[in-house]
Amino acid sequence: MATKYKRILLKLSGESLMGDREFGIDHQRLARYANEIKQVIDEGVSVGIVIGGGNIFRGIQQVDGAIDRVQGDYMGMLATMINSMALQSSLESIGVITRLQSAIKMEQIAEPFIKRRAVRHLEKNRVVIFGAGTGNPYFTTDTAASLRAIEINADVILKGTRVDGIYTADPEKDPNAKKYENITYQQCIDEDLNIMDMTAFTLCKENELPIVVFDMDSGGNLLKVVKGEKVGTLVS
Ligand SMILES: Nc1ncnc2c1ncn2[C@@H]1O[C@H](COP(=O)(O)OP(=O)(O)OP(=O)(O)O)[C@@H](O)[C@H]1O
Ligand SMILES: O=c1ccn([C@@H]2O[C@H](COP(=O)(O)O)[C@@H](O)[C@H]2O)c(=O)[nH]1
Repeated sequence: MATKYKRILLKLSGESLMGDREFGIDHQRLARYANEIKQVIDEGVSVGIVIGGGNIFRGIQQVDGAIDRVQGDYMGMLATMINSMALQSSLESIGVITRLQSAIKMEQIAEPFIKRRAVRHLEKNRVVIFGAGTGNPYFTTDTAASLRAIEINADVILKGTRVDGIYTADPEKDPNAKKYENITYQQCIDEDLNIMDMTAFTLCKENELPIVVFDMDSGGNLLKVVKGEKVGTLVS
């Protein structure tokens, strides 16, 4: 069966990478994600990836003022590099060819982000992992994912997370929240649905880039989404 999407930008949650741990990376979870990604590579899909840093550091979490916001945000961007390197190793250990590009120069460990180079890698069926977010403070990796998806001309952003779609309210806080099957960008913005940040929704809306939010922890889900099966919530 042909896949619905030929080129995807997969956004993975840093926080989900913790598994049942309180901090850092759960290696079984990491290996599981790598295997899920390999399944879609084997279908000939071109894959770019952005991974968050919430399992290690978020700039905004510094409430006592000990670390200023901009410094904290750079620390968060570095956290995404740690996750990106871990994912790169995990993918390579199962034979997936990857390249890591960073929005902040760190030549010993990653290529600098160069859009044309990224596209060339994708054309050669290499997975490209985009680290260090947008390279700018006051943003998030959701916005970085939207930006990179537009730049590489992806057909869709697939936000793999630990909830199975977008709800009327955060389902981890409100047991009465109801799931949307389909929703518009504007509705997400108007209803302030915090599954992604508003900058990311706005960027996707302006560029007509669809988003699918789905549960990455349910085995086989990524492949199902790529094949066009009804999984998660579609934002368009
Ligand atoms: N309306 C909503 N529908 C669904 N989930 C929501 C909603 N509002 C808030 N959330 C929360 O958004 C979270 C998104 O989690 P996720 O860990 O993917 O985000 P993230 O901040 O991008 O992660 P990280 O920074 O760790 O990479 C879900 O776990 C869920 O609890
Ligand atoms: O473009 C960006 C992306 C990220 N940051 C900082 O990194 C952390 C971790 O990213 P998450 O999206 O929250 O996982 C984020 O909280 C920011 O502090 C950034 O500054 N710019």
